[in-house]
Amino acid sequence: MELKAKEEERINKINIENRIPKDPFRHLKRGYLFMYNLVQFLGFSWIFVNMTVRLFMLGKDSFFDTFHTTADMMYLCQTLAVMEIVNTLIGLIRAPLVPVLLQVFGRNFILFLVLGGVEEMQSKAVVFFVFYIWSLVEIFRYPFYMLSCIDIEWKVLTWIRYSIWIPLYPLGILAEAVTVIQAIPVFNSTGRFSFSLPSPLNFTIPFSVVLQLHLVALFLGPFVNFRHLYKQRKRHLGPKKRKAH
Ligand SMILES: CCCCCCCCCCCCC/C=C/C(=O)SCCNC(=O)CCNC(=O)[C@H](O)C(C)(C)COP(=O)(O)OP(=O)(O)OC[C@H]1O[C@@H](n2cnc3c(N)ncnc32)[C@H](O)[C@@H]1OP(=O)(O)O
Repeated sequence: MELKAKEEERINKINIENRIPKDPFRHLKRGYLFMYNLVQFLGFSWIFVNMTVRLFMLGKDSFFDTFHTTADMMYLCQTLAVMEIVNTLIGLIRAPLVPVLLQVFGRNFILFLVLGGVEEMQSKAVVFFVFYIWSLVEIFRYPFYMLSCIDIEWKVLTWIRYSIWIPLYPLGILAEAVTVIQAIPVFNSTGRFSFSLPSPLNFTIPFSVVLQLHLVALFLGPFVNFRHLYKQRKRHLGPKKRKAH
């Protein structure tokens, strides 16, 4: 009797699926997302492996030229990461916009302006910790997405994707806060990115004001992302809801 009910349920499901118009572009969308995630995975893997090998070979000396050995690849990955905002805006992925905006702009502010803007910041040891934490997270996040594009789930990878952020997000925010604090005197002395208001105001706004505002945002903004990732973690790793009978 139960077997017959299950067979009927399976046939009904197939009938319903056949009535729903399939998105003609679904394979193209999946292919694009798969390739995007693959490129990001390869990019961050290169950064992570490069930094790990140099750490074992050079020890602490590897901290100081992290930027010069990995910045080009990080620039590429973080420039591509802007596509995650587009993917969300056009509905290609079901990710909420605000966490993605905070994530992409938060990182790119540090990478392109704070580190890329002044040479003096690029040999700081803190760059090693920022880049290492960023890449350590991404070498699990992007394979998780990649497999989800082809409807494959490895439970271990899902657990890592939705758990590794718990220690690494606060550590990453701390490393970025140290970077911003170290950058304030550098931008004050160089005057880089300072903004002069036209006459009659004749007033200059130093970039260190933006850095101080970013410091505040660094301690407020991530809570949006923590809450989102916590909800996603519960959804993916929580007890599976029993089907209503
Ligand atoms: C002027 C400048 C001002 C800027 C503002 C300043 C404020 C700064 C505050 C924040 C600062 C952040 C700085 C960053 C620091 C670090 O990264 S430290 C290192 C640790 N970091 C992390 O662990 C975060 C890693 N990043 C993420 O997880 C994401 O970027 C996220 C946006 C935070 C959350 O990801 P999101 O995609 O929203 O959630 P998911 O559950 O992963 O995905 C939702 C669903 O969408 C699917 N999906 C998402 N992306 C893809 C993809 N590329 N391909 C395929 N599918 C994708 C995903 O599978 C989910 O689907 P469902 O499972 O069906 O829900």
